[in-house]
Amino acid sequence: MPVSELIRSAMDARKKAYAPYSNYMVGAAVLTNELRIYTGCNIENAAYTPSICAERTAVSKAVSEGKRSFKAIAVVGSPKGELITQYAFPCGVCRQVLREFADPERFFVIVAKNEADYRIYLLKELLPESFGPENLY
Ligand SMILES: O=c1ccn([C@H]2C[C@H](O)[C@@H](CO)O2)c(=O)[nH]1
Ligand SMILES: [Zn+2]
Repeated sequence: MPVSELIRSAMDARKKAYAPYSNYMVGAAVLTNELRIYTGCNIENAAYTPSICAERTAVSKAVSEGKRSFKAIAVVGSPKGELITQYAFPCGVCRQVLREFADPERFFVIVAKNEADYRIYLLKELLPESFGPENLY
């Protein structure tokens, strides 16, 4: 898995974040089973609740282009103009959206400060005992 490329893609996407209300810039890069990368940033809104996270932007771009099988996602976040000094974990809503298209025991969530400083989790660790498509029978 090209971890450093995925992290670099998330860092590039973070630069595009539209976050005038929180000032917190997030970038994400999702890797498809075919080894294609789709990136996303958070996009806030004056009405606040329509805001979307970087992870869901990336997943939406991939799914809307016909990709539904993913291996991993890299996420980076920090306030505008500041270095990335903390790991940015996907929020609960994004974990659930990732769950829709991922096997929790095989999908990796990579949170990074830079290409050399990152942690890797299985989605199952971040969203245990999850509810997914298989539960609707
Ligand atoms: O994992 C996360 C957590 C937060 N945000 C965004 C939402 C909002 O625009 C800003 C502050 O919560 O960061 C993300 O994009 N991904
Ligand atoms: Zn989120």
